[in-house]
Amino acid sequence: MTKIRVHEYAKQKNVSSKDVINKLKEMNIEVSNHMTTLDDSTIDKLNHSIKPKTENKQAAEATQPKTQQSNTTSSTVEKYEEEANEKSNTVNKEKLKKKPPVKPVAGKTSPQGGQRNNFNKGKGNNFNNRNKNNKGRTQTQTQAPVQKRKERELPAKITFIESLTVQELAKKLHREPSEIIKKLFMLGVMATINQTLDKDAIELIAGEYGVEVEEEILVDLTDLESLVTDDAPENTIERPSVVTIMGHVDHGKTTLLDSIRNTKVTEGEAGGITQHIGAYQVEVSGKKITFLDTPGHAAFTTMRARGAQVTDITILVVAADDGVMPQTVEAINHAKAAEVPIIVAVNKMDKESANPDRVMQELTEHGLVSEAWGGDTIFVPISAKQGEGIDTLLEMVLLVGEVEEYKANPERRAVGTVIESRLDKGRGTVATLLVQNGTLKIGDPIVVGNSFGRVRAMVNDLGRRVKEAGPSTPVEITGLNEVPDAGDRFIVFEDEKTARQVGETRAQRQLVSSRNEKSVVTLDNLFEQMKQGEIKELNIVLKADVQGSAEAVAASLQKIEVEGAKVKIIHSGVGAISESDIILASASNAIVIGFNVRPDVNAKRAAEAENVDVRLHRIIYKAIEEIEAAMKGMLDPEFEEKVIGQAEVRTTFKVSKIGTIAGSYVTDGKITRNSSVRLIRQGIVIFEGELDTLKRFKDDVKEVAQNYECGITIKNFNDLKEGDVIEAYIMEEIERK
Ligand SMILES: Nc1nc2c(ncn2[C@@H]2O[C@H](COP(=O)(O)OP(=O)(O)OP(=O)(O)O)[C@@H](O)[C@H]2O)c(=O)[nH]1
Repeated sequence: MTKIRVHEYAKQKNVSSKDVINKLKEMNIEVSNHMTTLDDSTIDKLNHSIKPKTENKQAAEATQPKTQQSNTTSSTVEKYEEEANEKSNTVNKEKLKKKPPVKPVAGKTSPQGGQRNNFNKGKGNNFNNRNKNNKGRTQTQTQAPVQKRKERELPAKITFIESLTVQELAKKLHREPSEIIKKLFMLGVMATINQTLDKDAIELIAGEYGVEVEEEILVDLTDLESLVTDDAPENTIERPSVVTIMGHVDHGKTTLLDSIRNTKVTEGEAGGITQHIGAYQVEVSGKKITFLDTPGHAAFTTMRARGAQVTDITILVVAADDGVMPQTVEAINHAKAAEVPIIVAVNKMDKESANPDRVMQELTEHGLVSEAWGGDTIFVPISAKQGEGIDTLLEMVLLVGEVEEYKANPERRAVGTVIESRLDKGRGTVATLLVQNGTLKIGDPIVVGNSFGRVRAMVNDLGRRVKEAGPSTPVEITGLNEVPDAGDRFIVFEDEKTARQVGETRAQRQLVSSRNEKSVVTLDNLFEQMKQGEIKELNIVLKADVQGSAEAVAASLQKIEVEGAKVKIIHSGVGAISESDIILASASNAIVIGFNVRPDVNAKRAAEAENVDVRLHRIIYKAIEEIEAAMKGMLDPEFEEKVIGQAEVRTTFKVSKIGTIAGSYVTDGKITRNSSVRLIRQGIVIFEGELDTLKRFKDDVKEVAQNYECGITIKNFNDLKEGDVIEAYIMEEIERK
């Protein structure tokens, strides 16, 4: 085994250790420094990518792993490797000169000039290494007059996404796959028609034909964050600062917000009736400041938890008569974590017991040192109640804003964050958006969190209709298909179709991912969850045997209202309860009601796995009663139906006096003599009643277990058919939780 260190290798090759280390990094081989020892395989790889600066054949050979040195011509690949090792750069260049001119490959990411050198990079798989090894050989081989047959013209350019198979590449190049395979073989790669070629390989092969290659990079439109591009500095202008007021309970956050709003908003806006939309803007010395109107750090934290950083500056309100309290400290920590500058408003200065020095002292312990004491935190004494010090406070906000230079580009399509949202009876979904960059306009196609729509109407914080909202402006919009959450990001798309697609895909993903998070609703725990305010709507997935009954059950269910909580049918359909019904129910925390239908096998399994409550009924009023009782917390199924088994009807015999005997096979569980049965045909309940006789051969038996055959007759029912499923169930007493 040849063991040498990086620097020794570098010396042999007459290159710098740094070059060797960089090369290794390109090949994803971790080395800590120039003293790292290299093993044979690494040396081997290096030998193929690092050529000595001067001809130093001996040195190169010295670092060849022994296996290769002693090799003769046992395999094509090794032979090529030898050749490659023996040829110096000069020889290759000469060969290159002899080569017919090759059109440059203007790949998006790597022009052909660089591709050969890069060909070995990173992946370290045999495929790539081999190619690199055979560089010299390739170029000789490809000079051979390849095409004698009439062939379709080569395309000028091909595109690909991520990778192509040999077959796909051949098709794109209008060549036979065998030809591509041959070319790959020349490069030392034994490829099959279905082999996947990476970008480098595609470029190399296409390069052989002089065909340009372009890699198409797919942008995931549903990843809203990834769509937000940076603005060139020359396109940005100053924007208003966005301020959040935080502090301990009763220290005066709301009073301060009101005070700022009352003194500033109405100035120059005669008659403007301020409207609470979750944020407002004031104008100070000709400049605007945006305040988030939700005091406390809950909102701040919620938004941050969702990755939305909306606040630029925090005003920390500390009552001068109370000093630093637990929530003051929490607020400081939140602001610090978000790296948001803090301005301290020492409030209630009008009070006799006010002790601003104490506040300053206490805050010092939390890293907020006032300028007066040599620190860099701005402290402003105020009385929110009497409106004193407010102007100074706002001046300070402007000052911090100027220093921090908050900027945005009003010319781009808007992006921002949801501040508040709700469902309005008359207007539908209403959301307050804070435009953080760009300008939001009426009619803009928009994706907001997992909802989408077009901006139908916009109202500002003064209740006025506006057509546009620039950076740092809060506006209330309507026109979304669903209510988004506070902290959700929004982004305007160029066209409505894309917005819809992105919105729908995001909503779908959300459904799937939320599946496991929520606590599951069952009728048994429904009342508890309603009491705790966790449920205002009982989601139901409804399946019925015919459309008419689905509609009838839905209509009756929707009439149920118990203390403000209502039923919401999120899906209704005809046919057996399927796995996808269960998944939907699970995702939306719904209960499944089957009316004259049963779950199929997969649905049953899914319902168990997902803990979805499936209720099966045959009589409308019983279904209604059950749901209503559950919502009232009066559910009393002391007995619950328990399915004990299923049998499949394989054949039928008609016997006079007895009726139809179903020759059946127990597919699941067991069938007992005393069980009730239901006859299911293609997922639909045909009949429900009692089992009459249960026989094995000629004998009456008490039960028949899974995988056994039996003869079954059902009381008062003879319409048994091959393929029917007989479901046996018993009523079992259940313990109430
Ligand atoms: N004397 C005096 N009282 C004030 C001042 N600012 C607020 N208050 C009073 O302090 C009490 C609490 O004020 P809020 O503005 O409700 O305090 P908050 O921080 O919003 O309280 P929470 O919303 O409960 O967290 C109210 O009774 C206010 O009138 C002030 O500058 N001087």
